[in-house]
Amino acid sequence: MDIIELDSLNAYYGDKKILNNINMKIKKNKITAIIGPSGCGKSTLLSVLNRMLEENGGSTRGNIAFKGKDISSYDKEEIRKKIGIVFQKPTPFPMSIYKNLTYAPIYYGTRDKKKLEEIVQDKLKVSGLFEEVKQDLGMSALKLSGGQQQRLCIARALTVDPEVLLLDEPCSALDIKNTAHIEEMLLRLSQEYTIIIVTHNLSQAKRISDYTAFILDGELIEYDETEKIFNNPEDNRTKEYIEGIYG
Ligand SMILES: Nc1ncnc2c1ncn2[C@@H]1O[C@H](COP(=O)(O)OP(=O)(O)OP(=O)(O)O)[C@@H](O)[C@H]1O
Repeated sequence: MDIIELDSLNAYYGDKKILNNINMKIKKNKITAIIGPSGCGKSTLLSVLNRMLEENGGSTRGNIAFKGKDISSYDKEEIRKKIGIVFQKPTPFPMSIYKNLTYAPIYYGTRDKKKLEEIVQDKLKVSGLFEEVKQDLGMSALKLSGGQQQRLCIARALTVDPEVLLLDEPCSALDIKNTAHIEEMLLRLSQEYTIIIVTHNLSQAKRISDYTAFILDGELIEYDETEKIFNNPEDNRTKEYIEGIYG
């Protein structure tokens, strides 16, 4: 099933066209990787999906549907809940681990202490952090390592039960071990969530994604099963990119 559909999508910053006529269907509960050289429009594409582009001063033309309904017909807050985003640099709130994870549920009205504790435990478990931090949930999240902070940020994004998780180069500031932790986590999460990940790391796209989209200069050059993109791309530009000729 397709959870997101882009139909003739164009995205602009001012008069400058950043994305050109993108047609794309994102499969539910799969991992889709977005690859392409620096500046080609990958982050812009993510920001279109949760309507952040408008806030950054951009605009779009064309259609974006989430679960068959135009994205602009949803309340903006509802979209942010359903489509979470995690950025390259871990951004824990300067408060305890516990408060990082209860912040959004409390904002959305959960008051029951037991329920909040359940959310904290559950999300720490899916993020693989529980064993590492369970002794001291009152500790400042800023004292965690970079990799732990990033896992916490993913766990935090999950506390409002999104359906889609957007990740913008979530591992680029992390070492191999922490990257492996995040990748394992994403593979686990893809059973329950739709994941769209922007990555510069082609081996990462190959390792974890089901589908890969290759973007060049704002155009979607090729979008297919990851195995096909990496083993037998249709377009010569895709082939050149994955062979490391440019980007
Ligand atoms: N807030 C903004 N205002 C104006 N132009 C912007 C803004 N954000 C991005 N751009 C421009 O949009 C184009 C695409 O940028 P984007 O960040 O989407 O690319 P990217 O593929 O994610 O790059 P990278 O891999 O380097 O992160 C670039 O030319 C960039 O300068």
